[in-house]
Amino acid sequence: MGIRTGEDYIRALKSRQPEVWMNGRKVTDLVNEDNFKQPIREIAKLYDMQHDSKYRDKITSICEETGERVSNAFIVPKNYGDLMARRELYDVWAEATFGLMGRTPDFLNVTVTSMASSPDFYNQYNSDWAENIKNYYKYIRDNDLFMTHALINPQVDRSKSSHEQKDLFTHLGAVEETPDGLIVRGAKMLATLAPITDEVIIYSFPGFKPGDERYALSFAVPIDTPGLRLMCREPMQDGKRPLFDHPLASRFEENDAVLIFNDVLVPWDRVFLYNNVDAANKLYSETGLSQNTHQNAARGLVKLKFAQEVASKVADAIGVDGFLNVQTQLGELVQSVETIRALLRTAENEYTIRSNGEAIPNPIPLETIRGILPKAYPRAIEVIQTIGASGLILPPTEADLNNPELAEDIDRYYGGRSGISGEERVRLFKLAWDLSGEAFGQRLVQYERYYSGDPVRKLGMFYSKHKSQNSFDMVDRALEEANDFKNRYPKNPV
Ligand SMILES: Cc1cc2nc3c(=O)[nH]c(=O)nc-3n(C[C@H](O)[C@H](O)[C@H](O)COP(=O)(O)OP(=O)(O)OC[C@H]3O[C@@H](n4cnc5c(N)ncnc54)[C@H](O)[C@@H]3O)c2cc1C
Repeated sequence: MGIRTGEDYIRALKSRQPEVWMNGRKVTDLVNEDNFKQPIREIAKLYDMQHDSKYRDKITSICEETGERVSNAFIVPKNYGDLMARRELYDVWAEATFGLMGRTPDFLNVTVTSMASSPDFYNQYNSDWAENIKNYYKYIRDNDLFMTHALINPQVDRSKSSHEQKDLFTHLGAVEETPDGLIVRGAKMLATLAPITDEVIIYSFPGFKPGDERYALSFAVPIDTPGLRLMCREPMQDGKRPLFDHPLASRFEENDAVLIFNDVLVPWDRVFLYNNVDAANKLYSETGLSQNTHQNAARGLVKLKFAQEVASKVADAIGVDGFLNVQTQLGELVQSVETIRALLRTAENEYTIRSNGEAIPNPIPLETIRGILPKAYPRAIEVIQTIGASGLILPPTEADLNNPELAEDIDRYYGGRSGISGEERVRLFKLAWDLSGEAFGQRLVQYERYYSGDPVRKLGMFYSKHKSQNSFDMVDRALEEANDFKNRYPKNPV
């Protein structure tokens, strides 16, 4: 089939009925559900871009194996040019959504492509797993599917491992093997956009201990698989708020869901890893799975740049960007953006070729971005809040603007510096408040902190790896030289 259109995507959504719960009720008409309508439109727009002559050759390529046109996310990169073709896709889709939608289809499409490019990893444990992930990759590539993923366990008791939780199936685990497949029970989270995706893939961060074998799992199933319940969080917008008043929240809300597996059958050909703690702990580091950090970084850069531009526009609109304290805050944001941009470029320029022939960006600058963004993005939001001050919470609504009795007052008292009308400033500050104050904007902050794991443990792992791969030669040399000096000039080492 090759690349889908937005209409293809929506048709697929209409053709199935996953078990979705929101606000205490079952959602039975996904595409007309107020909270989902707008994000569906945004995702459909991305699929349509694949067919738009302006983008088509930038973000899609001809698949060598099938001769079909596929998303660049499905091309296994062999060289710098391939990596940059992927980057082009990340940039084009991130810019179309201002970086505010973290889980656009490219993210997991790339993830699965990387998993499938590491047959040696799977083969060392079980050749069926290697075959399954390869076939699965082809399936999502050839049907251009949109996926969600759930990596972490419910937050019940983080001080205990999976097998020590008070209920054996609090964490998702295998109940039994049957001729048709594995029966799995328990919960996984946090599956962003799950109700409006086609498929869900399960895998985990490392950290399994002996005794956790039944929880060491990786598989994929269609989102409407019987027994799979999607519990959505409370919506942060109801889909009915005017675009004028909520120009971002009313377009880019990504709902998140906890996935509850009530004895779900996973067919054997959809099992990629099972009952092996060692394999589950090495999956991340040995499959190139973390290739998706490249997409994360490119998207994160667009989002940070957007926040930086919003801060600058807000400051300019009310004539405060000539003050030194405001300039230093805005300058700091520009430097954050430039830091991420430079790191991304370094990661790409310093790409290497793995033993499987796959080109991968240097993971060290990418992990460094991963360490910086959870601080840089919240800081950008704090700067918007600090500079916008009361102006962020006072703007009138579209209804106020439409009332002729209020129009004159709004223009006079809500305008900005010379040349900025009341309506212009109101619109800008509403956008800034969506990003920095609304629940929608706060989720975006929480997303940047956590979307790719706990930054605290990630930084700890980053340092442990650094220590294992680096010696501290300069310190050794300084100590040796000092010793040498002492021996040579015992009395007066001048
Ligand atoms: C908006 C948003 C969207 C997300 N989307 C997805 C998604 O699409 N798919 C997905 O799989 N996940 C998603 N995530 C989840 C993300 O993977 C987790 O938030 C992240 O891994 C952290 O886990 P946690 O939230 O359970 O926090 P916890 O692990 O419960 O941590 C809570 C606190 O305790 C500390 N802590 C916990 N355990 C330890 C420990 N062992 N050592 C030291 N400190 C510890 C942490 O540092 C943290 O401060 C999303 C998260 C957010 C916020």
